[in-house]
Amino acid sequence: MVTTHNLGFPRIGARRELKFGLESYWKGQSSIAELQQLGRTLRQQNWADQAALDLAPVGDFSFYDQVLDMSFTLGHLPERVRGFHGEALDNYFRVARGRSTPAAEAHAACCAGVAAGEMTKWFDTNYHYIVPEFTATTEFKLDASRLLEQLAEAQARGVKTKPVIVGPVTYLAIGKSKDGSNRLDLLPRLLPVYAQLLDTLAAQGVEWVQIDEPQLVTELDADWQHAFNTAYHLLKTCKVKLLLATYFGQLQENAYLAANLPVAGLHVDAINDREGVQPLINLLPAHKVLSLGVINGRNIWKTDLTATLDWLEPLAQQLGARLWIAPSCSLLHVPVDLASEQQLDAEIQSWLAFARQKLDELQVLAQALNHGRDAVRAALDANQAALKSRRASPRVNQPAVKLAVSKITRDLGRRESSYAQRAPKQAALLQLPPFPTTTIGSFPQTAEIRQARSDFKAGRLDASAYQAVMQAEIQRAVREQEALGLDVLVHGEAERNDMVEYFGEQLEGYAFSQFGWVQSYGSRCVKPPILFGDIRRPQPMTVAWTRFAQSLTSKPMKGMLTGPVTILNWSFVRDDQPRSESCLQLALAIRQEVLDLEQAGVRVIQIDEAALREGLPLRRTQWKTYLDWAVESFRVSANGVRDETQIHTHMCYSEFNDIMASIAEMDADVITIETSRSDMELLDAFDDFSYPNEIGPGVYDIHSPNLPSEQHMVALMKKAAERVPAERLWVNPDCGLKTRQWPEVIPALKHMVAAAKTLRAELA
Ligand SMILES: CN1c2c(nc(N)[nH]c2=O)NC[C@@H]1CNc1ccc(C(=O)N[C@@H](CCC(=O)N[C@@H](CCC(=O)N[C@@H](CCC(=O)O)C(=O)O)C(=O)O)C(=O)O)cc1
Ligand SMILES: N[C@@H](CCS)C(=O)O
Ligand SMILES: [Zn+2]
Repeated sequence: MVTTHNLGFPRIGARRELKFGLESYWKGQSSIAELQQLGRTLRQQNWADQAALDLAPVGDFSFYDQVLDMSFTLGHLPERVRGFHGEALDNYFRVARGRSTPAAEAHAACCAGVAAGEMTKWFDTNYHYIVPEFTATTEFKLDASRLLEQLAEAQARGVKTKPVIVGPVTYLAIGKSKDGSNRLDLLPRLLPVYAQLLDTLAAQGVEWVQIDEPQLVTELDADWQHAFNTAYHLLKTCKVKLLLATYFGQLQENAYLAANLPVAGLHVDAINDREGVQPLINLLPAHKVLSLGVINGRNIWKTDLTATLDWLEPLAQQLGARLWIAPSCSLLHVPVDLASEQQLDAEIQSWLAFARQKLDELQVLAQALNHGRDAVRAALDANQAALKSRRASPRVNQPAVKLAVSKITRDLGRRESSYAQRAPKQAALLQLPPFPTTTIGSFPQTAEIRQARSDFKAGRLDASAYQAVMQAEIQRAVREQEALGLDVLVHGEAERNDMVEYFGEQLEGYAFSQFGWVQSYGSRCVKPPILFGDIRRPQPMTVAWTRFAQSLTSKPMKGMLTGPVTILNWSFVRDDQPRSESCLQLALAIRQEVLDLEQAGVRVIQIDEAALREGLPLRRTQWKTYLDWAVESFRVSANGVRDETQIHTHMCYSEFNDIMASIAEMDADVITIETSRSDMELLDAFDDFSYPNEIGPGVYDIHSPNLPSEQHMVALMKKAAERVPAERLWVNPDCGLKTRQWPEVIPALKHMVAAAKTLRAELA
């Protein structure tokens, strides 16, 4: 008999209950007891949803982030939050958010505010975790209370559980050394705490523990390979069975290592690495369980159950009871329930599966494997009918779009002239001062803006009233920027629910959900639009708003678009054609928008590629192929403009060094980037490569509630000027300001504009 299990379930709730509960608690509008109760309710709901599984996860629920949970379990708190006198959960939020909750304010005198932990992307997903901070003196001390509490809840409910933890090697690998020490030196100190944790779980009656080691799908040098051996040889004496879980990619050269670690079972991602499964079985010792992730945990299409069974049945014969099946990874990365959707086109809805539906699919597979396909004939037939309808749908395939992509030549992505030739033309037209100031696009998305959009969507506000509210917001943003004395203005993106979903809503070939929320970080969620068919832009998407904004000012107004690679990477995309093909289709649509903006007199156009770096394959050997089509897509979207039109791009992350050449090939006139937290170190990469165009190194860390001082920003820019000629530098924040409040933004930008003036006086 095959065993079914799940690696993790979304914890935000089908109606984002956790988001609202957290934000209410953070605002002091509800108590810690109410928040804890909400946590229990959500966990109970999640276990109810997973009742049919042989093993359901426990410990996957988190009030903010599972990596931060692991840090607390390991007693590994940043120095700056130790000795906090209030509730442990408040201290947890201090690390996550860098500020106190009202409840923790009682301790303001003894436990003042702290810097937030750094956030970064969880492998190649759009989920952000809080980065563990290591130094040579880092110590660990077990605190299993959270896990034991959740375990007891599950056991009381009669759930057949499998606690989930981040494995020790991945935990070290995804953290950062703060003092240049080698994180691997901490392994001997870390492993005894893991051993103690596993034995504590065993004492509570746990048989299996899922220990997540996605680091195994990346290229590992000898030291990290050795760390895997050391870790699991030490943990093998623990009294639980370990299911070592890998996901998001292929084991490749790590297959031998993974197969032979002394654990009871191995989970692999059979969506990303189906070809690797049979060779892995040949390597796997005969006593080990092999869990195959056969349902895609990263996308929302129905699984082809018949094809999956065609592939699985011989493996089931071969492995017998050693075969487990599951989604490929935690379902954290997909929305909760397709059944919530009331407005999705019925045909498209019939092609989809969210978390709850994916578990139903898993059940059908298990039934078919355990009792024969006839036991689930109706479900299999319905599944085949849905897939057939998707394949044959004329809405998916638009020959004219495919033809347009096939006609793309390299020249389409080339500017008329080199940067050196076009820069003086742009300067003459724009008449900007040295160290020009600008912002990245969005201004605060206030509760009023969100409410107006919600009312509009619900029919409580008509289109002209909605337009009036948005125009008033744009007017406010323009007035504020003029008062601040910024040089290149933005309209503020009030009308956008999200920088990707907004475009998805307007492009043909996209569908969008009402409740398809996925956690991005903490309480913040995104609703990735669903790219189901060939992409066409029926009409301009941003021109009217930009034209309106430009009409309010004589300063240059930046057109604001999201680039094709970012739209692709932050959407649920079709799996019936290569990503590169979908990306080029998006590139053609954005190109039309760029040309329409130019035609409307917009002289500066920013095309955000915030997710270009995140989309890099986890293995370096696959980088070139990705970068080739990603950069080409950007170039196609951006570079059809005249010399006089200035193209900006923005990337809000700081690890560029490895891909600098590709960034330069995009040939944007100006790139704005995150650098303030890294103290301008990032610019070393630009310096080494002699990045030829203009750069706006972000000087205002928008993720922090702290007010940046003028002196700090001047100092950062002076560091920048040591690496990049002053005449090619811009002054701007790190990223958009949508998550901040106006009272924070105004003083910060005042300081930024003052910093630019000082720089002009001293350096220009
Ligand atoms: C730059 N970032 C982005 C990423 N991915 C994206 N797809 N988009 C991004 O901008 N990845 C990396 C980072 C992640 N950063 C963020 C930052 C902020 C958010 C965020 O604030 N998300 C919002 C949801 C935004 C949204 O789509 N809002 C909608 C719906 C609003 C709503 O809930 N309305 C209510 C009623 C009104 C109310 O009571 O508030 C309703 O309809 O019931 C909109 O504006 O229309 C969030 O709230 O989490 C995400 C990622
Ligand atoms: N233009 C967007 C970019 C975010 S990465 C914004 O300002 O929010
Ligand atoms: Zn950004």
